[in-house]
Amino acid sequence: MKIAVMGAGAVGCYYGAMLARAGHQVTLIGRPALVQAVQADGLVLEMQGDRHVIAAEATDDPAAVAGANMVLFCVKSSDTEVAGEQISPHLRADTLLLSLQNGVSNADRLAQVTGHPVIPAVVYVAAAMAGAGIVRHEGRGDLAIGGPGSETAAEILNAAGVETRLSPDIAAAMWTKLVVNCAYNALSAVSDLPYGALVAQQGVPGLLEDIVAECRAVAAACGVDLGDDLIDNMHAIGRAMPGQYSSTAQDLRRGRRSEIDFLNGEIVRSGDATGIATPINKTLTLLVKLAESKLQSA
Ligand SMILES: NC(=O)C1=CN([C@@H]2O[C@H](COP(=O)(O)OP(=O)(O)OC[C@H]3O[C@@H](n4cnc5c(N)ncnc54)[C@H](OP(=O)(O)O)[C@@H]3O)[C@@H](O)[C@H]2O)C=CC1
Ligand SMILES: CC(C)(CO)C(=O)C(=O)O
Repeated sequence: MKIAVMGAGAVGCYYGAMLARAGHQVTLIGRPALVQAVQADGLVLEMQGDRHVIAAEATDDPAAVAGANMVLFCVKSSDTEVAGEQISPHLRADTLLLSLQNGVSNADRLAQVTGHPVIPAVVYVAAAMAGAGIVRHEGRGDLAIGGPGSETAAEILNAAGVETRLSPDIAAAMWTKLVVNCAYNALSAVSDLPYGALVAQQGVPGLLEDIVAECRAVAAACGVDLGDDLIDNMHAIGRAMPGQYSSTAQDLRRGRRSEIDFLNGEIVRSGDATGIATPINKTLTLLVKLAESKLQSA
């Protein structure tokens, strides 16, 4: 099967590698440094202490999605519109288009710019680029997807060894992941601490619960019920990934703009729209933006 990855970074290269290993014809669409590295040396997947060199096509031309049966859309949230417009003219009517991104708005925004149905995916992986064309898998890798077309996509992904669940309520699943991101990402970024050290600080577990409570109220006002085990799930992530720095922390370390507008910032916007006060999420969003502005002016 022909599969294209739009936005070949950590997530795109990891899932692209898994699908290519399973025998699919994978084309990675990314930046020139990635393209040169993959064309020269193949795509390298570092996983559980092993190094796998995988054959994949690589290009910086978004038109390469043409003819793909499935497209994995893996750019950061702030790049959704631009990248979506670039691939839009080249999508086939029957192409399965999946958004493998954090936040709750990307799938809808991508559908809007492409006019193509989008399958939202909740991505449970820890992956990072260890160099141009080298992706390091740090943990998990399962997906939850939902909506029209998701059965076919799940079959393809599961057959390739990517554990993919069909979620009966994909909106709630995406919001649940958003709440976890709202709890940890900004705090890990502004403190530059991994989750284990973060939650060991006095007052932090209580603050995490206050963030979750604020997010839950906003979700409820948006018609999304986040269920009873949200707090337990949130604490479980911190326990399961003690050495993990949030992606927001990693963005700041690399001197890059983060996705904060689509994490705590999303809660703030939705809170404003539904009349729910979000003082903690507002503060966290601002703190990350202040840290970003300091890096950008350095
Ligand atoms: N990494 C992880 O473990 C996880 C990430 N996620 C989510 O997955 C999404 C992707 O994250 P991640 O893979 O880490 O991000 P990365 O920044 O590693 O990957 C995105 C890649 O897409 C490239 N890109 C952006 N626009 C274009 C374009 N128009 N044409 C070609 N290439 C483009 C970027 O280049 P450039 O940087 O130059 O713009 C970058 O190399 C995010 O929403 C993230 O929150 C979710 C769970 C875990
Ligand atoms: C590691 C994890 C799951 C939680 O914060 C994440 O999604 C991120 O860092 O963006």
